[in-house]
Amino acid sequence: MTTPQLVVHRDKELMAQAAAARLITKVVDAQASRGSASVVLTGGRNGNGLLAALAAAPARDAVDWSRIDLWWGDERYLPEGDPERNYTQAREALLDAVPLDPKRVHPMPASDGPHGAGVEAAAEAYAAELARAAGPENHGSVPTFDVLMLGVGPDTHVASLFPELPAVRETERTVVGVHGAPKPPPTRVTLTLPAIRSAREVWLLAAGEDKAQAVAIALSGAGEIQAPAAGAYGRSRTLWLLDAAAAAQLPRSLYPPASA
Ligand SMILES: O=C(O)[C@H](O)[C@@H](O)[C@H](O)[C@H](O)COP(=O)(O)O
Repeated sequence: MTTPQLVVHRDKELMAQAAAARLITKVVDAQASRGSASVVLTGGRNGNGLLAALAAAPARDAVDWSRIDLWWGDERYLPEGDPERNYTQAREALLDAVPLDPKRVHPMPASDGPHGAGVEAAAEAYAAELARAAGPENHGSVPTFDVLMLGVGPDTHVASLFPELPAVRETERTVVGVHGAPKPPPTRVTLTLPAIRSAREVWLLAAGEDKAQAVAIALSGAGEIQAPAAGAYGRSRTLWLLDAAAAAQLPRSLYPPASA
């Protein structure tokens, strides 16, 4: 388990812009050293805010958009094109503005796709797609993600792993279906904690005073079943990207020294 590093920015706009710049650098470095990059996107206001900041970033096209694999941490199980789908919102925020290789963009299945109402079948299909992309060094489950991003809910959920629900307890499968999610819509597809923890780096994004309690709980030793964000960590780095409002309830000892 990697000890969480915290970076606190003045406000959510600066947090999104700084995180976007950080992602550009991470992707450019990965492409320079390995020829491609693998990134897992997250839904929600902070996740989409980062993508929109990236779309407007001066250094945006330092990224070779044809050599990046995009995956999702979770998806609302809705019809293709539904405005509430994370994939739809990511396309609007960034993806439609950059020259991606469509074969390297991996949205989670839609509810009107081949799997129909069976969200479990959709989850199994995505797990199989991840396994196909995994190299021998990945023990055949998921590819090595360079960066896996997660928004943090006010109840400390990440992806569609909600406190005390079955999905956060999953220890074997990499992708599962979710029913009865407290954040609408109720049916979702999500990576599990084992899949999240296979990433090199996990970045958690939290801005706004409505996240301050969740941030403090997740970083103060809570268990991952009660506080899923506490179980989200990367193999070589776990980074919490916050604004001052979301960091406001952190114990002073956890607040990084040179912060906004
Ligand atoms: O499908 C979703 O809703 C997201 O993947 C979810 O995990 C989101 O990231 C958090 O709920 C934070 O959302 P906000 O950034 O909008 O608070």
